Amino acid sequence: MTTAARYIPSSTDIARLAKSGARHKYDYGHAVIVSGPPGQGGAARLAARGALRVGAGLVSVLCGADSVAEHAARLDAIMVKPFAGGEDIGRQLAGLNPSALCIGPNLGLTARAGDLLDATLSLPHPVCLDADAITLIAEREAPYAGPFPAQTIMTPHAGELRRLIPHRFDTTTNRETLARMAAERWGCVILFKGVETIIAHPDGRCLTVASTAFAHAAWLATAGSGDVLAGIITGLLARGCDAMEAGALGATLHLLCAAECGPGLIAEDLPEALPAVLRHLLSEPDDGPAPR
Ligand SMILES: NC(=O)C1=CN([C@@H]2O[C@H](COP(=O)(O)OP(=O)(O)OC[C@H]3O[C@@H](n4cnc5c(N)ncnc54)[C@H](O)[C@@H]3O)[C@@H](O)[C@H]2O)[C@@H](O)CC1
Ligand SMILES: Nc1ncnc2c1ncn2[C@@H]1O[C@H](COP(=O)(O)OP(=O)(O)O)[C@@H](O)[C@H]1O
Repeated sequence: MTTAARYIPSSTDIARLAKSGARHKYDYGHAVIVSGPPGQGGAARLAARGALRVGAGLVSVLCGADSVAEHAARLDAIMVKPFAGGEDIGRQLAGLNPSALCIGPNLGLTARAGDLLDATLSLPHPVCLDADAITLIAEREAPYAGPFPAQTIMTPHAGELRRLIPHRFDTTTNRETLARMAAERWGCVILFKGVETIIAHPDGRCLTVASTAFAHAAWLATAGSGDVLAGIITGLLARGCDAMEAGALGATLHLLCAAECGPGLIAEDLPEALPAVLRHLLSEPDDGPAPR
């Protein structure tokens, strides 16, 4: 049975995306994206770009010292922050003063990745758990004891959701029911990705974002598009949205970016489509720069 409400952003939701007046970058939050190992940082960069384009005031990629050259060669506005070996990673993360964190895109499934995940979850900050972070949480020998930070959102695709609730997944076919079960099991917001994206809260709230309402949504079936979504959600968390709002609004913006890009889109295009999407949503004239 489907009881979730179809999410349509309200004027208040859209107004949250604006930047105006005398506020400065720190007022829009600091999104920190935890990177995977050297040579595998592309997914973190895609997420970072999504977070920056959706309006986080600052975005940093946290990486090992051996990944700095790779990231620095590809990032300008996004800061590259190496963590020092030997020092407590949680303290180093806290020292960055994050407003929200994202961990998982191409993080890997190594012991080192597990340490980074533990350090991230030791902080109270809002966090988006994607990709390998979800797999680690689901499949580690010592199950995660939780609770997660208050504003935690996990963003599984079907393969990852199966790992989170394996027994339920094999006996239940309704996607909304599965998302609700995972939210209840893990005690955090679950954003179950797919043609219909379902955002379920452990308190029973549930929203859907149907891609059928958006042109060219099927072009999101491309490597890295989920990494961009994780970044958009993290940027919204950094800007002060709660996990449910960030998920629903983030999924909607992601689909609007696909509609804006059209056929041929690749993941790199999605963050670059956000200015046009935001301009339309915020109803600014797009016929050239305003007169001085
Ligand atoms: N540019 C990059 O660096 C990219 C890195 N990526 C990273 O690659 C790692 C593996 O990601 P994968 O997404 O391949 O995950 P996994 O390798 O963890 O899971 C894929 C498995 O799940 C199954 N599955 C079932 N339903 C699925 C669905 N709806 N969507 C996807 N798979 C489904 C697939 O058949 C496959 O067996 C992650 O760390 C991810 O972040 C990918 O995001 C692609 C882009
Ligand atoms: N056929 C489709 N129609 C609509 N959206 C899709 C379709 N295929 C994938 N998506 C969306 O694209 C994204 C893919 O994310 P994910 O599977 O994590 O990919 P990746 O790991 O490569 O980044 C999700 O947001 C999903 O909802």
